[in-house]
Amino acid sequence: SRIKAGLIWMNGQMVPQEEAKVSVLTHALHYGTSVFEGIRAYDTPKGPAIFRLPEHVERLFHSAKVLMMEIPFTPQEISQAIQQVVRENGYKSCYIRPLAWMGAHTLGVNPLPNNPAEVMVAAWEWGTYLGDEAVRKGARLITSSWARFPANVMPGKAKIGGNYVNSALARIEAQQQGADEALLLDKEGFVAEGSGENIFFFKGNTLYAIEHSVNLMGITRDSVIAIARDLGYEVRECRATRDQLYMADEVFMVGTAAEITPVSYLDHRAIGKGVAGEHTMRLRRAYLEAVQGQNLKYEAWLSYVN
Ligand SMILES: Cc1[nH+]cc(COP(=O)(O)O)c(CN[C@@H](CCC(=O)O)C(=O)O)c1O
Repeated sequence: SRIKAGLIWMNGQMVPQEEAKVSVLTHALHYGTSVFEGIRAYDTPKGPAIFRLPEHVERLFHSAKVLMMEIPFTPQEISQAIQQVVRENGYKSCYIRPLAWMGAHTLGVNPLPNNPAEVMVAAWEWGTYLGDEAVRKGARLITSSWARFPANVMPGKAKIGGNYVNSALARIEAQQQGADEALLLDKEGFVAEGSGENIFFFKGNTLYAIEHSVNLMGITRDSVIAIARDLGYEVRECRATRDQLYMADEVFMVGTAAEITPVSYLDHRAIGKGVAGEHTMRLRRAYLEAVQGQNLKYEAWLSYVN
């Protein structure tokens, strides 16, 4: 594997990456019946700290509940495991991937006989998601021909492995068209989210956050709304159409992996001046100060690893 994950926490034990294996008869491998989280740890003046750990662990258990999956560990045990993986690998800043999945007891479509689920936590050092170049130039997005699934088709508030085939198809399409990322609309054609990010846009000094609707309730989105209000911006949650994004002064997308990534083009139309927006870059700086423990106003969001 090209991923250097080192020591992995697996069902309560720390095992080297090459020993962290599952059966090919694993239910989740066949049917996408897994739940996961994307979490980041950042180096801070007081050592590595995990950003908004409780919220991520809570969402992991929410996702499991949606799938009627039994995770045989408490939220506290999972939180401890996450901190242990960062500490024992000696990472300063890294991306952390907890995963719980339906094992290899049966291969009928109904996953429930595979409870209790198996659980692992892996972490690896991961730089800026779309690359520093994309951040400065802003990412180029195209609207995907794949729509975000309606709420009665897939539970988009849960991070379920199977949900990400929708994201994968959109991401393949975008990158094959030379774009950095895909924008997905909902079934009525309103803006939903990116394949792995929530969407914001500025019109003048007002910041608009796309309402939750069918989208994942992003933790970064929640953090950015709080930081923007602290910086004095008016923030509104709204439903928006793709041409509202075309006419916006700035557009950006947020997520644990993506952090705050400016969008400079959507469907080959320049957003504003066709480069990262000024308010966006100001928000990005404030966000990175918060996650790196340089603004102690947000220290409650940090879980120090040591
Ligand atoms: C569909 C989707 N929408 C919004 C977000 C932003 O959520 P949050 O991280 O809580 O702010 C993510 C996170 N995507 C994760 C997985 C990315 C990937 O697998 O690649 C992430 O950003 O870690 C999504 O997958």
